[in-house]
Amino acid sequence: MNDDYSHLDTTLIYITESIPGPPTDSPEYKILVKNFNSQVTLECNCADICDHESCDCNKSPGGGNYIKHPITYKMVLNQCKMTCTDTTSIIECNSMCSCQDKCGNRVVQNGPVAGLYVKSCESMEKGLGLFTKDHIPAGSFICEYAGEIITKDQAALRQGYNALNGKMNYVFCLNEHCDTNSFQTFVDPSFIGNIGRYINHSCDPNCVIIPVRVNTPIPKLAIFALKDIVPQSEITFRYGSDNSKDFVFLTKVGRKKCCCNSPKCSGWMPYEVY
Ligand SMILES: C[S@@+](CC[C@H](N)C(=O)[O-])C[C@H]1O[C@@H](n2cnc3c(N)ncnc32)[C@H](O)[C@@H]1O
Repeated sequence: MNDDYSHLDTTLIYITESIPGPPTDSPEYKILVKNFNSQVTLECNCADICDHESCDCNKSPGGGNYIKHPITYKMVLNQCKMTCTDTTSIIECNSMCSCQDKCGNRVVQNGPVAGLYVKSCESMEKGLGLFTKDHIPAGSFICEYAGEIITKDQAALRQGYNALNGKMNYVFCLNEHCDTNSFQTFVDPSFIGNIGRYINHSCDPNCVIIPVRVNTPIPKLAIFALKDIVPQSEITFRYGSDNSKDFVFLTKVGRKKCCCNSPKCSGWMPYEVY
C-alpha cells in the first residue's frame, strides 16, 4: 500500500491498514481474529488488468465497482455503489487474483489520495480536521478509516471512557446487512490509526464511508468523494446515515453539539446506542 502520511502527535502509532485490537478471552475476539486471517475466495484469472466484460471479479455481486473518470482517467466509484451497505457491495481483486496492481478493481488497497493534510478547524470544538490541497473528482477514493478492529465489548468500554473523560470519540461502528443477517465492525483509531482518524462529521458532507473487502471478510471502511471537492476544502462524512443509522460513532451519553457550520446542520452530532 502506498501511504506516506504520518501523525504529528508522536504518541500515536501510524498504520496504513486496520489491525486486530488487543487480545481478550472472549469468543467474539476469537471470531474477529479468525475472520481477519481468512481469505475472501473470489479470484480472477485475468492477465495484468481485469477485463470488465469477462472477469469473474467484475461479474460477481461485489464487482463492477469502479469506472474510469473521463478527464483524469483514474478509477472512481461507480455511482450505483455509492449507497451500498450490504456485505457483497464492493469486493476488490485480491492476492488470489492473477491481475496486477494497476487493475481497475484495485483502488482502496493501493492507498490514500495524495495532497491530504491535517490542520486545526476554525471551530475549536471540532479540533483537528483533514483537508485537501488538490481538486478531488467525485467518486475518488480518499482514504481508509483505519485503526484497531475491536469487539463490541471493547468498543463499549473505550467509548464509555471517552464520554466520561470528555475526550473525543474515534470508535466507529459499521453496520452491514445481507438478507436477514446483519454484521457489525468496530474500528478505533484513537491510538493506532491512519490519516482517516482526522475526518470530522458534517450534516452536508462531501464524502461517504463505504465497506470495501479485499483479502479478508472484515471490511475496510473506505471514504469516497460524494462530489467534486475544491482545493483547501475540509474532508467530511456523515457519522450517522440518514435513515438506517448504518454508520455510527458510538455515543451512549448525550449528544454533542455539531459545529459543521453547514446551512443544513441539524445542530447535533449523530449518535446511536448499539
Ligand atoms: C474521528 S474524530 C475527528 C478528528 C478530531 N476532530 C481530532 O481533532 O482528532 C471525532 C471527534 O471530532 C469531533 N467532531 C467531529 N466532527 C464534529 C462536528 N461537526 N462538530 C463538533 N465536533 C466534531 C468530536 O469531538 C468527535 O468525537
